[in-house]
Amino acid sequence: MTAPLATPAVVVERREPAARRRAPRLLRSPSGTLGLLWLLLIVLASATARLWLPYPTEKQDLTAVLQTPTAAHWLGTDELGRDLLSRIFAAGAGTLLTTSIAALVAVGVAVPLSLWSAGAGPRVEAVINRVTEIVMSVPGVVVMLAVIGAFGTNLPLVMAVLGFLISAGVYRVLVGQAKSLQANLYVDAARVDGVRPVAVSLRHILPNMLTTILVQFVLIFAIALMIGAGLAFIGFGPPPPEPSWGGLIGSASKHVYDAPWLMVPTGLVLILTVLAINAIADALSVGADAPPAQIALGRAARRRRPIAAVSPAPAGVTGLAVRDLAVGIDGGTTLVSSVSFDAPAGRVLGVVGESGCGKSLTALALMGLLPAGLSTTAGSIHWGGRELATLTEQQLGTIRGHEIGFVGQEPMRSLDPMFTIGYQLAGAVRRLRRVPAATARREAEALLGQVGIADPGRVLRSYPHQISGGMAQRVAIALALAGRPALVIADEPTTALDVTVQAEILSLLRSLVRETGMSLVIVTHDLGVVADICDSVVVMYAGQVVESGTVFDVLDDAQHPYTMALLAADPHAITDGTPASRLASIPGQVPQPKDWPGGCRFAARCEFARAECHAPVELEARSAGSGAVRCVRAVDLHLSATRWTSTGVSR
Ligand SMILES: Nc1ncnc2c1ncn2[C@@H]1O[C@H](COP(=O)(O)OP(=O)(O)OP(=O)(O)O)[C@@H](O)[C@H]1O
Repeated sequence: MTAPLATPAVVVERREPAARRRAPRLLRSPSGTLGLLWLLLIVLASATARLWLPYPTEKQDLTAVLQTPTAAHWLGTDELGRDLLSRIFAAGAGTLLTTSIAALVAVGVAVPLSLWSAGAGPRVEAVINRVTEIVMSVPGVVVMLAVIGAFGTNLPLVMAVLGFLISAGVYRVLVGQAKSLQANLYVDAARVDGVRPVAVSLRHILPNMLTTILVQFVLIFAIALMIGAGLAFIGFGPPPPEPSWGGLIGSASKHVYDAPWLMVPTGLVLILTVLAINAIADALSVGADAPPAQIALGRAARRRRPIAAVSPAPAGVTGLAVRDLAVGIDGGTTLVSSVSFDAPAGRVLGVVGESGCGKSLTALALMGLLPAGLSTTAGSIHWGGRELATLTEQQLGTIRGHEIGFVGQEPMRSLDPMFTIGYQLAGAVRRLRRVPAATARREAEALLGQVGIADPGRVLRSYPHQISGGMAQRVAIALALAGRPALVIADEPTTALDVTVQAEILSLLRSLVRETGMSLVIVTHDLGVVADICDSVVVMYAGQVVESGTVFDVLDDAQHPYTMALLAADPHAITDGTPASRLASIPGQVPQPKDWPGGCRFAARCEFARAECHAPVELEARSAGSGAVRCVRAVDLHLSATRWTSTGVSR
């Protein structure tokens, strides 16, 4: 068994903020940089054209018609002897401005719709999807020609209509990203902190979509530029003599045989501008994917179906009391059943088991944060005089963050990469404690001190990527403490950390429990963690509790073969005073819920299994010490002091 850990020293972060010193993504691409330079040149030259144009745009010189470049006319002249350079750049501002209407409308419609759709649940999403499908099926050219027929060649209006038609496609791109962002842990953390759905969308979803929005904007701009030029080419552009790029190409096309040069300058400017925009979009889109989605929480929680029948609150339990909790797929398989435990104030409860045993689902069910498609199907969760299993999402919202804090497995995913630690932590304090901004900032600094961070000022100013994993987990714990909860649920809080940092975080959690008197439920697959910081333990296997009791009783005198096997397979465990020469192993793996047998679920892997193990087995009081065990052979194995011996891995 691992030795108790010392209280952690205050940690000083030394990691360099390398990523923030890198050049912006656009400038890291040579083609993107060239594209940006060309676009800036065109925009600047067009915007300031009136100041530097060599000739008025309508000035005709019938002695110099259809000229190729000369010293007087650098890009040549048209059929009326008008200077091409002047006409191209005089047309630039109008062409670019009109084009941007399409991009603005497309993005302006698609962004709010995608945020709404991603956050509002499947019904709203289905309605919006159907409407956008209808818009996408409308023939855009016909609609634009109809608008021109009805309102004349009003290019801004035509571009607005084009933007609206394109918005349906942009919506389809954005809604996918918005949904995957909604599934991130930091979004769940914000919900747990009581942030309203609109604010979650604006603070956590929108900023992470900005690159995609920008890419879509420039791509639509390029498409609209070509469509606008095409319309002007066929005569639906600004009325003559006002120049436009499409109109200039249209006029040049009439002289394609006698003065082919006339097509070149405007055509080149148009093509290079479209290429530049595409290069910018390409450069921006490299690596701009949304962070990988985590388990989809939150939205499912809003649709949670509070269970009807619950057991009465157990007498004499002050903290969390869970009785016969069951979680299942809606209308299908039960994934976790009959889970019961207490987590009294000032105590630490460990929920332990291999991957797939139902630990995380149990933890998420406690907070009403089960993934979409799963719900609590039976049992009760008594907390602070209330039955959490029957509360609505709104009622749970007043408890999560305030009374119950949550620490996830991967701290980096609990932190929004777009905002500083200070912004996120102070924001959580402000929302949860309803204090002014200055107080929240001071509290945030104090919280960082409480979780052992030596230079809170600097960490508050840092972005998540500028701090190490261990530091991020301390910040995640500080976030969970922001509302001064009386219960913290930590789902494998040390899994993603290296061994030394794991020890520091465990020690920190233990000292926080001691100092604040809160209850802690810690989910882990590591009995060493249980031995280090827990007072009591629940061992889970294949969705059931197989053994429970105080840590001393269960680890010192394991009565379920699965607990014995976990102990024998733990490299830190010394079961008989001397380390064994070989580590034990557990053959096979945890069965999938569909393969659970009717009898003991561990029987197929158990070296002590007999015929009687294939009949259903209930939890019974342990024959010695506190707690319960689910094994028909428990007494028999206990009396014969049997140990798990199956080996496989050398120590
Ligand atoms: N969203 C889901 N839909 C269907 N089955 C699920 C879902 N989430 C989990 N399960 C199943 O429920 C069982 C318990 O999963 P759970 O994530 O609680 O296990 P765990 O012990 O926490 O494992 P880990 O340590 O890997 O997180 C597993 O068999 C898993 O495949």
